[in-house]
Amino acid sequence: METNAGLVAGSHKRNELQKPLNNLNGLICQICGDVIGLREEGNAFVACNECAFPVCRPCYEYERRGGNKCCPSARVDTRGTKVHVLPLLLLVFLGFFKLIFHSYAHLCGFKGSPQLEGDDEEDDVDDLESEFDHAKTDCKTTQMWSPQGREEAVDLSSSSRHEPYHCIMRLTSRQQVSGEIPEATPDNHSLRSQSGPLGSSEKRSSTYVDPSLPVPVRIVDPSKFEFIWVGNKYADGKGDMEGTGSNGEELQMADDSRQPLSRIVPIPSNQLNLYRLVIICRLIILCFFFQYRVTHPVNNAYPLWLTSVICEVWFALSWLLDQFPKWSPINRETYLDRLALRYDREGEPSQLVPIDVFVSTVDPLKEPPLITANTVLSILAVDYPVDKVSCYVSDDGSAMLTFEALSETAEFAKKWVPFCKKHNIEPRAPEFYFSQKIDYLKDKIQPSFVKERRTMKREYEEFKVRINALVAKAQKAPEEGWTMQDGTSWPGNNPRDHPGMIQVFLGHSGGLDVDGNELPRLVYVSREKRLGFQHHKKAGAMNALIRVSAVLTNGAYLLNVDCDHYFNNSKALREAMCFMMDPTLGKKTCYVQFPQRFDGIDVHDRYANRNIINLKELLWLEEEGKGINKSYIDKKRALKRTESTLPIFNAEDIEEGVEGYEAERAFLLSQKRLEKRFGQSPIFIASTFMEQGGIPASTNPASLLQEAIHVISCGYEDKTEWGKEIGWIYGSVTEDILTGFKMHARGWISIYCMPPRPAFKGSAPINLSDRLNQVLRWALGSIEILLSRHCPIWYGYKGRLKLLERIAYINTIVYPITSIPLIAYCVLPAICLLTGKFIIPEISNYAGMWFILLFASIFATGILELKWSGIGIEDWWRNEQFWVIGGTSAHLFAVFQGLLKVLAGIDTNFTVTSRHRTTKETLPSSTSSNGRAFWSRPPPSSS
Ligand SMILES: O=c1ccn([C@@H]2O[C@H](COP(=O)(O)OP(=O)(O)O[C@H]3O[C@H](CO)[C@@H](O)[C@H](O)[C@H]3O)[C@@H](O)[C@H]2O)c(=O)[nH]1
Ligand SMILES: [Mn+2]
Ligand SMILES: [Zn+2]
Repeated sequence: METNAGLVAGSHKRNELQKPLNNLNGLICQICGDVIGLREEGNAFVACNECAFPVCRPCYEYERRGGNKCCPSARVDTRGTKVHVLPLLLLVFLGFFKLIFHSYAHLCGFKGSPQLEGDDEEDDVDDLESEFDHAKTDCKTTQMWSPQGREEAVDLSSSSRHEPYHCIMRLTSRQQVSGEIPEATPDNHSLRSQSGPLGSSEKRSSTYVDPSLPVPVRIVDPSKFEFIWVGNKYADGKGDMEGTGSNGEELQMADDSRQPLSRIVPIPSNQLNLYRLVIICRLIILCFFFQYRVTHPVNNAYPLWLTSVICEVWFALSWLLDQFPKWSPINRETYLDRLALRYDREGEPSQLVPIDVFVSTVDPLKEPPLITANTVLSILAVDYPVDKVSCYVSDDGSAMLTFEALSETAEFAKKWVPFCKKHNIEPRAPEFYFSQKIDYLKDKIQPSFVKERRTMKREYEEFKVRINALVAKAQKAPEEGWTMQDGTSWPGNNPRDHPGMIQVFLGHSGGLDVDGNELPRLVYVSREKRLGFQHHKKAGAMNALIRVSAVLTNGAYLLNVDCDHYFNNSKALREAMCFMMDPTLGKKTCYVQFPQRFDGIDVHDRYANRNIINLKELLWLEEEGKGINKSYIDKKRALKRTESTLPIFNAEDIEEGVEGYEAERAFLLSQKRLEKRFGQSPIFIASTFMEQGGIPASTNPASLLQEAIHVISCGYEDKTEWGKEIGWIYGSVTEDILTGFKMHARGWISIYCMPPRPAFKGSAPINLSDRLNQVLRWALGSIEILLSRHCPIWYGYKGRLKLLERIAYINTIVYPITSIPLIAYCVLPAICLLTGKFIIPEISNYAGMWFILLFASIFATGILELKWSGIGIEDWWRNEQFWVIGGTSAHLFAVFQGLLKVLAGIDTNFTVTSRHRTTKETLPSSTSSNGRAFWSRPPPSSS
C-alpha cells in the first residue's frame, strides 16, 4: 500500500513537471533517459494521452511488443484498470466484431485477410521483433516462443514433471561452523526457544533458551495448511520484529554467537484453538455417528450396510490420521542479516560453508534442455560466495543434447550471472525473469539498467535460438549414433550401456565472466550404466553425485533440485544456512526442505497440482523440531565425515556421546570398515572427514578426475552400504520419503522452510495423463515402502522415531489403500438404485440429528481451513475432484502394481521404460570437445 501511494505520488509529480514542457523538444524519456523525439507535426511524442508519461517512441514500441497494452506508467498504477476501461471495452467490442466477421467470412468460404488476426500495430519486422508476435496476441500466458517461429516454440508448461521439495542436507552431521560457536550443552539443546507454541511473541532474545519450558509438539501438514500458518503473518512479522530492536540491541545481539539464526513465529492461539475445538467436536460427533451406524443395521440389505460401514470407518480413520499433523503447526522465520553478520562480513573472507547443488535430469525430450538451462543459470547466479557453490548436473539419459546444452549454458552464464548480481534481480532464471513485467516507476530502475536489460534480453533470445537449434538437431539420431564436435563418437550413445562421463565447466580454470569474476563450478556427470546393473533411478543418480562431488569439490552441504525447479529466490541457500549453521538447531538438523511451488499452471489448475492443497503426498511434520516429509533428500554426504558425523549414527548418540557410539566410532575408523561401508575410494573416504568440506590442498586435480570416474562406475556400490544405510535409500520410487523416514528414525530432525518469497518454483504437469502418471508413481512408491522392511508401521521401534512422526509417515504410506473403500462407496449408490435398498435404515429424529451434526462439523472444518489458508473455494473443489479421480484410478492401480511387484516380483514399470534400444556398444575413449578435456572411462573388463 505504501509503495502504491509512493508510486502514484511520484507520477503525479512528474506529470506536473512535464506539463509546461509538453511542447518542447528535449523532454527526457523516463525509461531509457534518452531525449524524446518529435512527431512529424513537431510536438513531442506522447504515448499516452491520459497521463502524458514521458517515454520515447522506441521505448514505447518496445513495451508494446512485449505485450503491454497500456502505457508504461498507467500499468503500474493499480487504478490503471479504471483509466483504461473504455479502450478495453472498445477492444473487446472490436475483437467481437472481428470474430463475427471472421466466422461469417469463413461460412461464406472466403478467406479473411491475415491482418485481421493481428493487432493493429505496425508490422515492421526485424528478426528480433517477430518473436513478439505471440506475446501480442496473448501477453498473459507464460508460453515461450522462439524467434524462429511458433512451430519451435518451447512450451514451458509442457515439461511433464515436478517435484515436491528441495532440500538442503547436511553433508556432515555435525557441522562445526566456526570456532566462534560454542558447543551446545546438553541442557539447552531444547529447541523450543520461544514462548509456548501459541504464546504471545515475547522478545526473542530473552526467551531463546529456556529449558524449563515444556517441549511442545508441533506438526504441520503443509498440504492444507501452509498458507494458513505462513502466508499471512510471515512477511509482516519479520518487519515488526526488526523494528523493535534499537541499534545498540542489534549490535549486542550480533556479538552473541549463540543468537539463533531463526525463530518460530507464534500462531495466534485463538485461531488455533478454534480449529482444535471444531476438530474435537467433529471427533465426538463421529463417535456417536458410528455408534448409531453399528447398532442399526439395515436388515433387508445387510451386505450393503456392512460394506458402507466398513468404508466409513476407514474414511474416518484416514481423516484422523490426516488430522494429527495439523494439530500444532510451526512457522519459522530466518534472520538472514544475522547470518551475514556472523559469517559473511563485508571485507572479510566469507565463512559460509561450501555447498554442492545437484540437478537431476533423465530425458531431454520430457525435460526440455531450456528448462534445465534456466535451472542451472539460477544456481550459478545464486546469492552465495561463488567459490563456495558448485553445480552438478546428473544426466541419467547420457544425452549429447544435454551435454551440449550445458556447454552453451556455461557460456551464457558468463554474461547472465554478472547481470543478475549487478542489478540484483529476481528470479535469476532468465525465462522467468523476462516474462515478468518490469515496473518502470520503481525508484531503483535506472535508465542504464533498462538498456542493459534490453541487451541481456536480446542475448537471451539468441541463447534460446541456439538451444532450440540443438533440440531440433537432436530430434532424429543418426544411424551410427551421435558424434561430438571433434569428430569422435559420443560415449553415451546407448543410454543403458555406457561409460561414466564427467566434464567440468567454469570454476577456477574454466574462464571468468564478462566482468572478470570467477563463476561457480559447473560439472556434467553421467554415471556409468551397464546392462545387468540396477541403477536405482534418481536415488542411484544422487548417490553417484554425492561421491563425485565429494571427490571434486566436497561441499559441506548439498542441495538437490530436479531439473525443472529453478531458484526463485536467490537467497534460498542462505535461508537454509540459517538453520544448518544455527548454533543449536544446526547440530541435529539433517535437512531443510522447501515447499514446492509452480509456475505455468493453467488458470483453473485442473489437475490440482498447486500444492496448496496437495493431499497426503506432501505430508510432513515437524515435531520437537523433527521434520518429516516427502522430500527428498537425504543424507548427507552420506556419510559422514569425521567422528561425529554420519547420519548413519543416531542423532542423540552424537550429541550425548553415548557409549555405544564411542565403540562404534573406533570400529568405524578402521579403514577396512570404512571401505566396506563407503566403497573403495580412499579419496572419497578422506573427504568424508573434512568437516567444513573442501578438498585437501595437496591433491592433484588430474588424479581427482580419475577417482571421480571411479566412484560413478556401476560396480562401485556392490557390497557397500550405499542405498541401504547410506545416501539416498533404494527400494521405492518415492526415494525421498523413504530416505527422509530413515533419517528421522535415526533421530535427526528436519526443518520446513518457507521464506516469504518462495525459494524454488517448478513446472507442473499440465495434462491429465502426465499428472495421473505422477500420482500413480507416488502412490506406487508409498505401497513399495508399505510392503518393505522400512514400513513405518513396524520399522524402528528401537529407534528414535517419535510417535507423531510415525503417524505422519503411516499416513503418507497408506493413503493409496483408501482407493478400495472409495471405489466401493462410489459404487454403492448405483447398487442402491438398482436394488431399491439403502445403506441406512429408516431414520429417526434422533439419528437424523447426528447426521446433520456430522455434516455441519465437516462444513465447519472445511470453512476454517479455507478461510485461514487463503485457498479459494474453486481450488478446494478442484482438489476434492482430483482426489476422487486419482483415488479411483491411479491409487487403485498403484495398490495392485505394488502388490504384484513386491509379492510376485513383477515390475510392471520395467516393461514400460525398457523399450527397444539397440545395444550398440560404443567404445568409450578420452576425447576432447571444444578444447576442454572430456573424461570417460572404459567399461570394467569382466567384473
Ligand atoms: O532414472 C532416473 C529417473 C528420474 N531422475 C530424476 O528424478 C527427478 C524426479 O523425477 P520425476 O519423474 O520428475 O518425478 P516427479 O514426480 O516430478 O518428482 C517428485 O517425486 C519424485 C518421487 O517422489 C522425487 O524423486 C522427486 O524428487 C520429486 O520432485 C527428475 O529430475 C529426474 O530427472 C533421474 O535422475 N534418474
Ligand atoms: Mn519432475
Ligand atoms: Zn526511451
